[in-house]
Amino acid sequence: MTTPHNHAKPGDYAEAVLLPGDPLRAKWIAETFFEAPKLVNSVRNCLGYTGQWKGRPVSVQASGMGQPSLGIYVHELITVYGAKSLIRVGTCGGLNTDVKVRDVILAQGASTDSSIVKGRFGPYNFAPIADFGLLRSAADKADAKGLRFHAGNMLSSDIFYHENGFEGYDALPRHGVIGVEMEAATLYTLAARFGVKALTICTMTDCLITHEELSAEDRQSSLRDMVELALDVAVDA
Ligand SMILES: O=P(O)(O)O[C@H]1O[C@H](CO)[C@@H](O)[C@H]1O
Ligand SMILES: O=c1cc[nH]c(=O)[nH]1
Repeated sequence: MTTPHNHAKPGDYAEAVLLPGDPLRAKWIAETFFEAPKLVNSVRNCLGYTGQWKGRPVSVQASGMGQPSLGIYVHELITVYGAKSLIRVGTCGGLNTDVKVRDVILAQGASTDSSIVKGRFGPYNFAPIADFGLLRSAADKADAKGLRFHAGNMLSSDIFYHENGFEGYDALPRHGVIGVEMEAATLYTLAARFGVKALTICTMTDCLITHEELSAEDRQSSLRDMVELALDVAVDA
């Protein structure tokens, strides 16, 4: 085993890696979109695959849920496996009624309640941001594909079941935060720390204001556009 969480060998991952939270989404992405997918990691069933998209190498590695879990996989992908472009492909909740279920959010920045990010910066409030080149590429490609998308500030929360529901997010929606997920801030912070590129792309699956949500069956199919967009961005990075 190369790390406690990954038995892939150095060289098994491409430089561009997609990061879904869900291991079964990683399997679905590899089996649905990759040419010649090869399983490279199955430790803890947190699956990782390498293959090709449009003839170019790409990998997918499940991150698990939350910043502690994503932090482990991303740290190892960068420092052990040489990942250079990391693109999270996630689901998120909506904090703004202009964002409709199935819309794609490009997380330009990632606000957070996590002590994992705060703890690194002493008195400073670090602003975790996406790589501008990946963000621009994703916005251009989403435009060309005619996707409904929004670029803006995401919340990466350590809490899924907020005690006070939408009200628990307090001033954030009033300051332009449009969605909530659980990983982007640590992805962006680690990418900054190690000088690599990162972007988070999410599909909005449940609106915390209107309570509109995608059914479990609709989720997978509604993620196709986001995954194809992320793959196009990844292999161009
Ligand atoms: O669908 P994924 O990528 O797992 O992302 C979202 O879904 C999980 C919570 O249900 C968290 O990981 C959150 O960030
Ligand atoms: O983290 C998440 C993901 C989807 N929906 C939410 O409300 N939160």
